[in-house]
Amino acid sequence: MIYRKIDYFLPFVKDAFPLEKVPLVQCITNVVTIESVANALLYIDAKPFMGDDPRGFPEFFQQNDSLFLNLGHISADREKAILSAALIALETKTPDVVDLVGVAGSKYRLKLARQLFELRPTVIKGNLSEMRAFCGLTSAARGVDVSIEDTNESAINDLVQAMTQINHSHPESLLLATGQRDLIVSDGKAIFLENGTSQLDRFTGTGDIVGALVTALLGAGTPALKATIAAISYFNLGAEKAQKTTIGLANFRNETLNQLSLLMNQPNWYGEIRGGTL
Ligand SMILES: Nc1ncnc2c1ncn2[C@@H]1O[C@H](COP(=O)(O)OP(=O)(O)O)[C@@H](O)[C@H]1O
Ligand SMILES: Cc1ncsc1CCOP(=O)(O)O
Ligand SMILES: [Mg+2]
Repeated sequence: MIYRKIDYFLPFVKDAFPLEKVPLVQCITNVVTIESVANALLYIDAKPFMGDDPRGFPEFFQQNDSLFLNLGHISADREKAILSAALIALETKTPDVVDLVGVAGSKYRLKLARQLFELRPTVIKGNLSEMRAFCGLTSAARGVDVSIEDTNESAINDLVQAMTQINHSHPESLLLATGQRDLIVSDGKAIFLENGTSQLDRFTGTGDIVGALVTALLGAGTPALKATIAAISYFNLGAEKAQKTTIGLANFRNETLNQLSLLMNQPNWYGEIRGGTL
């Protein structure tokens, strides 16, 4: 693990915000956090569209700039809708992000995730526990959150190795695993990021929001690696700022979301990025 100075990250973050254009981001996402995801997109000056009915897809895909597919809330119908949207995304070259919510404890989600991966999403992401399950490693997850057992040094090393192998056979897709340390594997390169605060584990939708922010950056024309590093850093540095000025989780949540619209006005918002290469 080699820590890198800010110069290493500058090309990925310097001009990422404000977005170059206002992307229309189509989201098929879970009902738990759908409103937070829509508002987070609006706060960074993207446009959300929660269009999940396949009858609308021919029209939606003429308008959208990118697609967010989140497995957090699945039914037989939604599974069909997600697969059909992923197929159209492939055909129309619409950049898309698959969020592996819940795959660690749900075989049918894992099967769907593998089917979606064959449709070459631009980015596939989950928390460390979900990404372990996706990579075929044992996962200690219960439900949709990271399990502490999946975050120690040796678990992280195993995961990076597994992600690198998968990236080798599927080079079109960037892999992202989130948690206290975020892992990114793309084009055979492995990068880690370490910003954020432990309170991010204590409000729902943080992973979904990061997934939607990556999708918005892709929709604005940002390449996958830059979109991923910029989205995570922007969200986590905003959360670090929120932590300094708030007491209580509800206020922290509110201020973290608030920072999505504010942080980009600070010219050197990325100055405190911590991370490096693996
Ligand atoms: N303990 C932590 N310390 C710092 N940042 C964290 C921590 N847990 C999560 N994050 C950050 O919160 C965001 C969501 O990650 P995570 O909680 O892993 O996703 P999910 O909500 O899907 O489980 C990421 O940007 C990640 O870096
Ligand atoms: C609690 C819950 N249950 C099903 S989806 C969901 C939200 C998950 O959000 P995140 O992946 O951002 O933690
Ligand atoms: Mg998640």
